[in-house]
Amino acid sequence: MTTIKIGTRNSPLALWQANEVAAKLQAIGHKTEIVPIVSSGDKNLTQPLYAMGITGVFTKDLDIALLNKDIDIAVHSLKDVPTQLPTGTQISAVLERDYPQDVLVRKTDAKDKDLKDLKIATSSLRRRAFWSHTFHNTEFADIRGNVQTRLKKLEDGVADATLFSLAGLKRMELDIDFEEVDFLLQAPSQGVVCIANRAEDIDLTEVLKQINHDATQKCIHIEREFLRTLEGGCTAPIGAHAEFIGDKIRFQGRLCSLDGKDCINVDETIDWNPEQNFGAEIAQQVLERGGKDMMLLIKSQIKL
Ligand SMILES: NCc1[nH]cc(CCC(=O)O)c1CC(=O)O
Repeated sequence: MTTIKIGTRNSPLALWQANEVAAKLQAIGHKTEIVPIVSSGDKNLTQPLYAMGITGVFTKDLDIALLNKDIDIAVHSLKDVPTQLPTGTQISAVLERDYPQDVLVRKTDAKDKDLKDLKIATSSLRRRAFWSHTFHNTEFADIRGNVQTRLKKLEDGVADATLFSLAGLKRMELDIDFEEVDFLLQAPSQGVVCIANRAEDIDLTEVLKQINHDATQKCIHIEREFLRTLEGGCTAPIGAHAEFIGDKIRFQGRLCSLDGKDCINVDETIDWNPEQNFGAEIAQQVLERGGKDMMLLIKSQIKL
């Protein structure tokens, strides 16, 4: 049997995710090899993502390696994968989502401050806008890099606190205090590891389907269709979360202006119906409720 070459970025988080996929493939009898690929997202840490003017900054180099056949599969954090996939590639499996939410981590000497008084280090448009919606006069600082780098920058004094995906923190097994921030709806497909491969590799696609987590896949389908329909290729403050509650799916979605002042929210519980593109339908409603103008304004403000 041939060995499956698993392409990954070489950050600690990405390697953890690639090893998780390797373990799942080995458990069903396949040989694997981890192939770390250096991505431009690692090298260009001086600018916020939106200012780099490109989508897929974290995934671009793995996409190239996949299409070059240097690797057989690419393991990504799905929230970093643009809704428009490179031609000839597909997402054939997702792993079960463990932690969907964002959490707050404070600098040691900012433990007693009120949430409203915290200076927050985050370069995410979504986190800034959603945080500002709740706490109007918040000051922000830019911060880039992996989880470990960001924690170091926080203790160095860049701000009082920062926001992380809990999935990322848990995977790094860092023993640090965090607070739940329920008002901060997470990014579409946050906390989900996905596996991309070449569409022409039919046998490998069948193998990957065996490790796919069906309920997670249904939820991220809705979240990503919501994102795809809203964004039109533009990075914006968009949150989405779908989860099974019994045999129903609860979907929460949010689009905010960059300053967080205007927000459109949706919260609906539905039956799963493979014939219905629920994510796209609900996004269409958001667009009609003023979302279209909001997206045009956001696009002009971040000058893509
Ligand atoms: N954009 C960076 C990124 N991409 C994926 C994760 C963590 C894993 C995940 O949430 O899926 C993170 C870190 C973070 O947002 O704190």
